[in-house]
This record gives sequence, C-alpha cells and structure tokens, in this order.
Amino acid sequence: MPKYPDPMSNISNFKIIESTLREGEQFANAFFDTAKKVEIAKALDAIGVDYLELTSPAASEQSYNDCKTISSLGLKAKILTHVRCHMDDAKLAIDTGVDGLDVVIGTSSYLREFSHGKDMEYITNKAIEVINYIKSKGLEVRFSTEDSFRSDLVDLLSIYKAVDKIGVTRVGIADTVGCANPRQVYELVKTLRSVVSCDIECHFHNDTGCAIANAYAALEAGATHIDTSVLGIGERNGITPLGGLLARMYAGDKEYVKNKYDLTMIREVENIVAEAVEVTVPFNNYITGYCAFTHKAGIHAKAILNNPSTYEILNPQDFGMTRYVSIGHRLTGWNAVKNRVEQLDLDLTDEDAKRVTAKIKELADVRPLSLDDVDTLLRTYHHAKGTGGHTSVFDKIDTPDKIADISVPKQTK
Ligand SMILES: CC(=O)SCCNC(=O)CCNC(=O)[C@H](O)C(C)(C)COP(=O)(O)OP(=O)(O)OC[C@H]1O[C@@H](n2cnc3c(N)ncnc32)[C@H](O)[C@@H]1OP(=O)(O)O
Ligand SMILES: O=C(O)CCC(=O)C(=O)O
Ligand SMILES: [Zn+2]
Repeated sequence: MPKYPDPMSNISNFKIIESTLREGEQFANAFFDTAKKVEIAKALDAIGVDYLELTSPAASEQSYNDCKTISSLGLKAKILTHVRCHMDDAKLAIDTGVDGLDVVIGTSSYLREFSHGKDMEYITNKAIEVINYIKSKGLEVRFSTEDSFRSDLVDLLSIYKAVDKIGVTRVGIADTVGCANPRQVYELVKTLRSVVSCDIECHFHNDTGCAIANAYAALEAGATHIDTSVLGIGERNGITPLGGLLARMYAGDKEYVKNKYDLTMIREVENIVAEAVEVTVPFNNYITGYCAFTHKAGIHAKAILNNPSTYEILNPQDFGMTRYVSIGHRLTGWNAVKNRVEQLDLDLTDEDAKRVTAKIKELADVRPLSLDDVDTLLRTYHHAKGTGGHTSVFDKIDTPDKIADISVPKQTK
C-alpha cells in the first residue's frame, strides 16, 4: 500500500463486472448451453464478483431465455445484460428480469462510418431516449462508448456529460481494440472523473498485453468498475482476466481483496471455463498456472525456504494453491538440497548436502532429475555414510539413467 493514499484512487474500493457470459461468449471456441451458463454463474457468484454481464437477449431466443434463467437464480451478484443503444434491444432486455442494462454504441470515426453509420448528434439523442426509458423501468443503466480511445475527446466528454446529467447509473470507457496504454488510460479516466459524478466502468482488450495494467491505471485514476472474464476469454485474444486482475489488486491491497472475494474459488471457475471452451489453463497463468508458485534457481530456493516473501508477492495459500521448490536440476543449490535432507529426516551434514548437490548438478547437466531420483541419491549417500563408503558411492553413476539401477535399502534411518 502506498504511504500516502491517493484520494482519487479506487484500488481499495472497486467492483468487478464479470463478463464471461457476455464478452467470454464472443471467444472463438465458446459455446455455453444453459446448464453450463448456470454453473459458471454460480461459481462466479461464489467468488463474490459484484455483477454478471450476460449476452444480449437480442442475440437469439436461447440468449433471451438464458437471461431469464440466470436472473431468477437468486444470486448475490447483480445481473446485467449488454445491449445496443436501441429501443428494441432495451425493451426486450427489460422483460428478462435483469437488474440492469449495459448500453453501448461506437463513437470512433471507424465505427460511426463502418458499423452503425450514425453521427454524434444521433448517438446522443438515442442514448438519452434509451437511458430515460430504462430508468423509467427502475433498472440500473450504464452507457458506454465503444472504441473510446480512438474517439474524439470532445465528443466523448460531451456525451458522457449529457448522460450523467439525466442520471445514468454508470458511464463506461471501452478499449475495444486494445490500443491504449496505462498512461493514456490514467489521463482519460482522470479527465472523465472531473466531468461526471456517476460511477465509471472500464473495459480493456488485451491485443497489446496491457489489459490488466490498464485496469489498474483506470482504478488509480478514479474508475469504479472493471470488466473481466475468466481466463480473459473474449473477442480476439480477449480482455482483462479475472484471476490476473485479482492477483494485481491483491498486490495493491491484500486485505480488501481477501475479505471481499473467495480467492480459493478462482481455480475451480477457471477449470470449468477452460473445459467448456476446450482450452488448457496456460502454464504461466496468473495464480493457477502450473509453475505460478514453483521456485527453481538455487538463490531463489534458499531465500524462499527462509522466508517466502523474498520471492513471492502472492501467498499461494490465500488462493488455495501450494508452493513447490524444484531441486532436480543443474541450477539447484545445496541449501535447497539440505532442506530435502531434512524433509526426509536423514542425518547428513552441510558438507554431505554439498557433495550430493555436486552430483545432482553433474547428472542434471545431462537431463533434469525427478524428485525420486534426487531422493535415491540422498538415501544412497546416507546409507553409504553409515558404512563409511560415501566418498565413492557415486563413482559408477555417471548418467541419470543409472540412478534407476541403484537399490536403496528400504529404511536407511
Ligand atoms: C465491441 C463489442 O463486443 S459490442 C457487443 C457485441 N455483441 C454482439 O454483437 C451480440 C451478438 N450479436 C448479434 O446477435 C447480432 O449482431 C444482433 C442481433 C445484435 C444484430 O444482428 P443483425 O440485425 O443481423 O445485424 P448485424 O449483426 O449484421 O449488424 C449490426 C447492426 O447493429 C447496428 N449497430 C451496431 N452497433 C450498434 C450499437 N452499438 N447501437 C445500435 N445499433 C448498433 C448496426 O448498424 C447494424 O445495423 P443494420 O441492421 O442496420 O445493419
Ligand atoms: O460495453 C462496453 O463497455 C464494452 C463493449 C465491448 O465489448 C468492447 O467495446 O470491446
Ligand atoms: Zn469487449
């Protein structure tokens, strides 16, 4: 936590709009039947996300029915659906029982010319008509400009001012093409913060790898809500991933994040979604990637074993994960090997651990060793020490494959 908290910053007071069931459905592989949507919605609700955003009921009959089904589950999270800035879409959506509507329309010259073909005057008038209608039905309404970062700043600020004036619940900024960087995000959100009094939601695509950093910068500048999806799935290469955002926010304010969200549920929801969209969780995924809490190099291993905070900003236990120190490789060090000696309850000195470490390095120059291989070397050495033959015990083991030929006495201690 910074020493002097920035009064603009919402890094300790933000809400998540989880859009796996909207943006995530736009991922190339995604198809969620109703049962899968319900399973995902419940798992996300168990994490404690503030909102679930669902695909527009205008998309298909099943999408309409799924909005109704999920709205009637009685989840803690508020249910939103995402609609075009169009009265027909708004009317249809209100009938589904959702808590609110996320209304969007493109404002960049690209989208004004090549998507909907409307000018800013038309967009502003339509936005006001749609927002007033949704408000008259007693629902939350957010108004967002698609492709905000390639839109004219004066256009943006005037339309946001106009919708704020008529009492929109939130305005949204969308980096639809993933072109923005954190500094640009900070500046735009800060400017917007000084123009509107309502909440500010932000939506970041990850085409250039900034989606999490942009979300953080937005919150620092005064944004209140961030859109996420599980594993970041969405149109093209997706948006801010839920797990990655939670990792980032935990590093900013651990207590706030731990108290608000059940971080141990992240792995489960990622597994559900990964299976549903037929992908594997990436090896280097935030928190749940298979090596996210694996420490390897000797220098790291020694310090981690003394105090995990030396090389871990995330405590794996807070996420229901476990730490692993890998020792069967040529980057290992005697301190990590000594730690294994202690785990195996062997009676070896530091000098002994150093000798076995030298052997591990020699063999691991050929190929990495398994933990079983390392344990065999340690037990063999330990046994030989009991009979005085430890100085030559490894003489004949000149390749890793020969470790398998050693027969270690069952109980050496
Ligand atoms: C950046 C984003 O991710 S925005 C969210 C994207 N989500 C979706 O597209 C939801 C799934 N979409 C669909 O099922 C369909 O596109 C529908 C039902 C919304 C519309 O389908 P169709 O009527 O067949 O139109 P189509 O998809 O070809 O073109 C989009 C239409 O919406 C209009 N449009 C596009 N964006 C908007 C907007 N934000 N507000 C109002 N109208 C819009 C376009 O002008 C076009 O209208 P047209 O019928 O006059 O050509
Ligand atoms: O509604 C929004 O704010 C975002 C819409 C969207 O998915 C995008 O612009 O990428
Ligand atoms: Zn998007």
